[in-house]
Amino acid sequence: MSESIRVAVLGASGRMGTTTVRAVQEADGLELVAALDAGDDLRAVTDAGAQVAVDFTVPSVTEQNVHVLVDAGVHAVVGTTGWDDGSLGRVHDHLLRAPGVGVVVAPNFALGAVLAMSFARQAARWFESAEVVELHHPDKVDAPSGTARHTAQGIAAARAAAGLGSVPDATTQALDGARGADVDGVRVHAVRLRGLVAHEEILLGNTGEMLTIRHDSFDRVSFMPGVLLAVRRVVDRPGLTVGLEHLLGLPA
Ligand SMILES: NC(=O)C1=CN([C@@H]2O[C@H](COP(=O)(O)OP(=O)(O)OC[C@H]3O[C@@H](n4cnc5c(N)ncnc54)[C@H](O)[C@@H]3O)[C@@H](O)[C@H]2O)C=CC1
Ligand SMILES: O=C(O)C1=N[C@H](C(=O)O)C[C@H](O)C1
Repeated sequence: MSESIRVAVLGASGRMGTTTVRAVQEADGLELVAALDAGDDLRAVTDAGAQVAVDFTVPSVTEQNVHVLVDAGVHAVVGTTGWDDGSLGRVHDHLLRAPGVGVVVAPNFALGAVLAMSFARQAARWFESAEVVELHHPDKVDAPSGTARHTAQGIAAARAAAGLGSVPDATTQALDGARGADVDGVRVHAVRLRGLVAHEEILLGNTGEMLTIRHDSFDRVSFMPGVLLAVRRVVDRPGLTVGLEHLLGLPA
């Protein structure tokens, strides 16, 4: 029988961290060896012999955590948001000097959300207009969500590959922000509402029709199958992987 994968969780006292700790403890073939939160020394990860660390912390610390983990030869599964081309590029370059170490950064681990993004990329080329609405609990610290940003970037890339121009928009904003954020030419709107968990609507429009792709996470357990999949796969996946779609065999 193969040995269990030894797992550490960073941000273990948070909403996602507590759910992840429970999921790892209950998962076959995984062993929780460290659970750290703010103020704890990251050296506890290596002291505990962790092979994989899962990061659900805050955007301001996640990149630094990953560099420390890579230096220690610990694989990382990262759900924390706030990543951009600059931070991803630095981790990619760091991994070139750490052969065998893998890092998976995924803005969303819910299987339905990953499929929704994939469907949106597939559909994008066929529609003149595209906008993204993300809806979250009001304790979320960042906007737009990492998922909405990834979704909009995917739509924009698919539109560009198909030779589509800008989305039509004759509006002059009377108030800053009225048309949401501009992510590579795709408008992204953020709703914060008590009672919500994590939701996204992708709106695609043509004259006379609209396609709506919607995903709802009603409970944080929805992210756990994706997190556990990434933990199991990252040990054999050196280098940087951005997006769970690559582990699910979906078109990127
Ligand atoms: N990729 C995905 O599927 C998902 C990603 N997220 C993202 O995960 C992140 C965490 O979300 P929540 O759990 O809701 O936030 P939260 O605020 O409940 O938890 C964050 C935790 O990180 C801790 N923390 C802060 N600095 C730390 C440090 N230096 N070392 C260790 N722990 C530290 C905090 O004390 C807190 O316990 C956010 O960026 C969120 O957007 C959330 C849900 C799903
Ligand atoms: O903060 C959250 O809750 C979530 N954050 C991630 C994001 O910003 O995309 C994933 C999911 O939307 C929940």
